[in-house]
Amino acid sequence: MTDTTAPEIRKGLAGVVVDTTTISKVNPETNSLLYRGYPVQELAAHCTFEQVAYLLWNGELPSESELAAFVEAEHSQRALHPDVKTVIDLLPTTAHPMDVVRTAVSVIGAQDPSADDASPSSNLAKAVRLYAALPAVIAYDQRRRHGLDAIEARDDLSYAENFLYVTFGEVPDPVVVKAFDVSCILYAEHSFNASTFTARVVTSTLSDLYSAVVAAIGTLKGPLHGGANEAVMHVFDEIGTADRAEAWLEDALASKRKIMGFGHRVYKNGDSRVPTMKASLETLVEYYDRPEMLELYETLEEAMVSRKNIKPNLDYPSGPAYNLMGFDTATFTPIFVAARVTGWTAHVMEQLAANALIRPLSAYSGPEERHLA
Ligand SMILES: CC(=O)SCCNC(=O)CCNC(=O)[C@H](O)C(C)(C)COP(=O)(O)OP(=O)(O)OC[C@H]1O[C@@H](n2cnc3c(N)ncnc32)[C@H](O)[C@@H]1OP(=O)(O)O
Ligand SMILES: O=C([O-])CC(=O)C(=O)O
Repeated sequence: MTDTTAPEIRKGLAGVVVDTTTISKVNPETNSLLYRGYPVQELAAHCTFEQVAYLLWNGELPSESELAAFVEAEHSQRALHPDVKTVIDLLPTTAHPMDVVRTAVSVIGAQDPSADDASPSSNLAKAVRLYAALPAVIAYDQRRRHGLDAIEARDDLSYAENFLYVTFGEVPDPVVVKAFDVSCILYAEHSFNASTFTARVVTSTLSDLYSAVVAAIGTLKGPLHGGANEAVMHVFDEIGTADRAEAWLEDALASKRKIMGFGHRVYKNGDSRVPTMKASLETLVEYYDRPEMLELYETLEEAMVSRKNIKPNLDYPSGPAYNLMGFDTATFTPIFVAARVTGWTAHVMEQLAANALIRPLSAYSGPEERHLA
């Protein structure tokens, strides 16, 4: 007999609305994404990542003087702190870069005497500190894996230019800088995704912002979430060339593999950010003269749509784009961290402003009560 008193269980919280947010609106019906009301495509076309970060935290785009003050604060905190470098050097170069970034955020948090000050001004300062500090951490970790030293940040460069400069030792062509900046804008925020929700759960216990970001990094690492941009590149490497894509897909689906970079919990008819990132990928393919990358991309996409009617998510174009820029595959998800730290910390502040402990219920399905004797 069916138990009519049994609670409805929504596995994975699918379709459950747990709170309101003013930060972004994901609308799968119209395939749109708004940051504080602005379509992300317009922001990607007309703004820099610096302006978008400011918007996410403050609710409005900055005036010229507000932007100048914000950029100054970011520039002054770009350097790789010697203690952070020392701790990174203690980690094996075989450590996953996501583990290195997670550890670096822990160190930065432990160094901060106001880590537990949850006032909005202190939390905003912490958010800007992490946003400013992460490029140097991520770049240094990639460089040390190649036996290279850290490069000192330059404060005459934009966020994107400096990120690429401290990674590769030179500022690339503006086409590459723009594609990187666009990827950061698109990755910055996406409502109650798993890592942001994690940050909100941690914050809801009145823990500190750094702890929320450390936990969010752990959540983003998984291949069903941010780890997919790295996994997409492994798929491309495994397939090799476009002519092998269809056969590869048949085998992968037959063995019940999830195809990385495809599908989404909220968008069921395509990810609103993909056309913008794909356009950036196309500019990179042209700039680096690598048409075979786009051929593989499109062949696998067409095969997946015709076999399963499942469309790509943002990680699908981002993976090959970062590959063309010269990033190690293992660095892709840390770049997602650098961008998403803006959204995560905006949510930390929003959660605190109207906090309720996040603590759902479960339906017990273990043994009936029993006793030792
Ligand atoms: C920036 C981001 O984090 S975007 C997400 C990045 N993650 C990935 O790209 C990983 C690959 N994708 C997936 O695993 C899924 O699409 C997820 C986790 C993103 C979304 O999953 P859910 O909303 O839980 O959908 P769910 O897994 O139930 O999929 C529904 C059906 O589509 C299938 N499906 C969904 N995505 C895929 C995929 N990528 N490859 C193969 N089949 C898929 C499922 O097997 C399932 O089929 P079934 O009904 O026959 O069992
Ligand atoms: O919204 C999600 O579930 C995952 C995602 O696309 C993101 O975090 O950018």
